[in-house]
Amino acid sequence: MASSTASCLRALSRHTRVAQRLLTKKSFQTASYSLLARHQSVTNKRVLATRGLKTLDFAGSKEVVYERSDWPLAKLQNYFKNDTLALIGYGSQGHGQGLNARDNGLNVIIGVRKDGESWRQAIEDGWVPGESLFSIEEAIDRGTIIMNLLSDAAQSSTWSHISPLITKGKTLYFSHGFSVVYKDDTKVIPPKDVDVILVAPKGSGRTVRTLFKEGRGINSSVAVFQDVTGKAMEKAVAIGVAIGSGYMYETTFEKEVFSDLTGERGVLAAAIQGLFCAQYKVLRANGHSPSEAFNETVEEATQSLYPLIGEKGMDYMFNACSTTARRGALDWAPIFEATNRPVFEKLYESVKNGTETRKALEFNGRATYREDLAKELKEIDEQEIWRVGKVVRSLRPDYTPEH
Ligand SMILES: NC(=O)C1=CN([C@@H]2O[C@H](COP(=O)(O)OP(=O)(O)OC[C@H]3O[C@@H](n4cnc5c(N)ncnc54)[C@H](OP(=O)(O)O)[C@@H]3O)[C@@H](O)[C@H]2O)C=CC1
Ligand SMILES: CC(=O)[C@](C)(O)C(=O)O
Ligand SMILES: [Mg+2]
Ligand SMILES: [Mg+2]
Repeated sequence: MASSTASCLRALSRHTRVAQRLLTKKSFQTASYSLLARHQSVTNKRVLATRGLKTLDFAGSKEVVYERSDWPLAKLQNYFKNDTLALIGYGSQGHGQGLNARDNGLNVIIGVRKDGESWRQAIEDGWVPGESLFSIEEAIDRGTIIMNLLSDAAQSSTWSHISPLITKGKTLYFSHGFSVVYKDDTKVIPPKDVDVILVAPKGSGRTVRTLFKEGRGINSSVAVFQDVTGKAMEKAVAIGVAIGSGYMYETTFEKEVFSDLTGERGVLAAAIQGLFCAQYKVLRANGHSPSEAFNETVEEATQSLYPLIGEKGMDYMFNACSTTARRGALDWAPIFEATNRPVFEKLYESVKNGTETRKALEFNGRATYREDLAKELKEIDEQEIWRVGKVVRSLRPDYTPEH
């Protein structure tokens, strides 16, 4: 063990030296930096795997993690050689997960309602009607692993129709705990004789795809709701790798949906829009120009400071700011936390008691769900802050016109 660890460390320094030599050539600089990072991360991982460290310490809590490196492509393809992955639904996740699994060499088919928007998009992405693109019913019939990626509302409204098609021997997969956990509202009760598993990418389906194409991976959670074969967790992890996950952490269906609904209604999407608007409006009300208010609120956040948090953490971002900013950030962070914590408590309760679920089911279950959402999203697009944003983005030296 000690000698193999030592040999991995030797390999790390060898890779590092090679990459550093390349760095001296200016034209290779960017490519070489990523080469260096890739060699280092591969070699570091090998050290971990050699030690058999799959239970990691997350700031004092021990958690089991599953990594892509344990599933080389040949092993993955062999594992699924007798399977057909039938992806039902082709929204953001259907697109990302389906294309990644297809690129990984697995047998993937898509099932969506014929002649809808998703049918059109699937054809655009190279799925062929009658070969790899079918009606929902036919795809379920042909599939062994049924990946239910319809909208959460559609999972509920179609359930009575599709559940008899999910017969013994098939596997039922979700990317959200929603349908199964809120069964009193959704009426989704899986058949007793199939494995029921979940892999929930912690990011947009668009990023599931772009990270995969860059050779990177989205972090996902993984869970088992029902294990009939005794192989449910192994299968879930393998599918997680197939769809492009980098690493997976364990959860339950309930924990996944409670945290997911809280996150998207909180910091990930709703809270950030609320905070941006509040600050922008105060600056504007005090006579600041749109340029100043937008740059000081959104542009600097997304283009300069937030990427630093992603790279190396909050203290790194604070440290990259002036001592004046650091003093103010340290003083004001606890005030924002105290003010917002009760809002997050209220939000979590609204998730837990099913209020958020019932709203989503009612709204997105309407025949006009696409137009209704588009209308409200247009109102956001028309807010002064986001109209200003368009002009600011157009002034970036690397600007290319938006869609
Ligand atoms: N968006 C994301 O990035 C993430 C989503 N998830 C989860 O993944 C799952 C899929 O979400 P997402 O990819 O966003 O998809 P959407 O919520 O955007 O749903 C789109 C799909 O649902 C279909 N659909 C909607 N209504 C009906 C209906 N009445 N009958 C048949 N099909 C219908 C659409 O088909 P059509 O075009 O024909 O209307 C389309 O294929 C959900 O469980 C979601 O919570 C998990 C992680 C992140
Ligand atoms: C992208 C994601 O994970 C979300 C925000 O939870 C979702 O789209 O449902
Ligand atoms: Mg999510
Ligand atoms: Mg979500």
